[in-house]
Amino acid sequence: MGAAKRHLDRFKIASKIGQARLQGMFTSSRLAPGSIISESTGSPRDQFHLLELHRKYGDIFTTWSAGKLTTCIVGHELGLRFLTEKKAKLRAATIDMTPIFPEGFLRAMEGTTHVDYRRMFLAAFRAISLEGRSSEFRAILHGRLTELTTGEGRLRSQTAAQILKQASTALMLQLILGAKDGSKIAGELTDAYNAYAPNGMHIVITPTERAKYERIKGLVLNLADDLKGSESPPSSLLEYMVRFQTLDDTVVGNLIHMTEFARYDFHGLWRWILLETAGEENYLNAIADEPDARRREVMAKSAVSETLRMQQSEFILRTAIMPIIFEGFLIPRRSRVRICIWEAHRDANKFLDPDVFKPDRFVDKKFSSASYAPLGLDHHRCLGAGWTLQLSGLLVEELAENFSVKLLNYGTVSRGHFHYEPGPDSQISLTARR
Ligand code: HEM
Repeated sequence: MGAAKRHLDRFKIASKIGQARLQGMFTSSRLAPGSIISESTGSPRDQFHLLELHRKYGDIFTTWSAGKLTTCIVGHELGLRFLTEKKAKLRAATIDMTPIFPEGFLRAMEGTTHVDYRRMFLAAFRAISLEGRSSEFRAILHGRLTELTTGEGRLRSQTAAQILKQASTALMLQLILGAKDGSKIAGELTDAYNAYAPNGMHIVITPTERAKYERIKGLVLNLADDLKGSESPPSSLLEYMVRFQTLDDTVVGNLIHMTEFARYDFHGLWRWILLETAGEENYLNAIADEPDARRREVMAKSAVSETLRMQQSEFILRTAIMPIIFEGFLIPRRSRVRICIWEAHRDANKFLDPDVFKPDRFVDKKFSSASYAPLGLDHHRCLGAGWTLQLSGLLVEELAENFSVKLLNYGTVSRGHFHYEPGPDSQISLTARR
């Protein structure tokens, strides 16, 4: 990290602390205790960095994260109380899409606009039943996983990532946009998405990205036109929206980006599932040997829930749009609030041996949202929660029943574009079961 960046960070931190002092004087409050140093200073941060600050400073502490003054809150009950009590003073910290489509992301909406669009999307998710479609989805997963059993580089972490992304892309194109795997339109959309967001979404949308978005939109509107005459029950979110005439520019924009976020998040989760279950050969064998299909599903979903707890859930991020006082501490205007989901999932009072991956942890035990909430806490809770468990459960069942999975090297966890991910040195061997 260059000296110029360090100077800039120091300047930004000093100016934010100055503003916080001023707001503190007006509100007779102060920042929560903590450590406000730039990422460019001191030792590199790892997955456990905030957990260490939490142990040192308590459930509410201040830090400097991703170039922003950030108040961290650890504990789901405390987090939910904060989100509920301060709802009117918060906005989701996410990309502003209003330059491209009118109301922007559902995640960024508030008030009646959010209520109306969320209701529309909820109805669409409810109408698209995954029931009875397991073999269709398993065929997609099976085909892609088989590619990981041969060829040069099949053990490489990056190869696994690419193949899992192909699988998640195929499934999301089918379920969200109705583009059947292997069809011409699915191929065109895959190319268009890979050009638009090759490794997750851009934070700022430039005219170049806008043009790439318009290419996807053109393809999606063609698909929508083709669906107009269809009379069978809708099999994708797009088809539902066409059928119920709720397809406006905001819905189209959200469907397009939901596909992008979902394919990205799924492939991230699936990389972790592959890595974590590879070390649990006995558990995979137990799933394969289980005669009761319902029980097999529960066991597979438990491994998914445990992977979400251990690895894929990170945080809920909000921006304070005005000064907030919470538990006596000041959260300055335009600063960030991070509800630390991952850290709370490592609480030994809530989870026995919290740092150990126990794939059966969720088999016969339910955890309330006060302990476990990988998919959101408040009115922005994940709409794809059911799909996440269902489709990832199918991935685990597919691995257990049709493949032999061996962990060659767990590797070192690394910081990816948006999330922590399996390190480039992690190695898993996948072979087809005879
Ligand atoms: C690994 C899988 C996934 C994870 C970990 C995840 C996580 C989350 C979290 C934590 C939130 C709450 C964000 C907030 O409060 O700011 C959220 C919201 C959301 N998720 Fe997911 N998600 C996943 C998969 C999906 C899928 C597959 C879809 C759709 C196909 C989806 C659609 C959404 C939408 C639309 C919202 C915003 C809802 C609203 O604002 O009302 N997610 N997700």
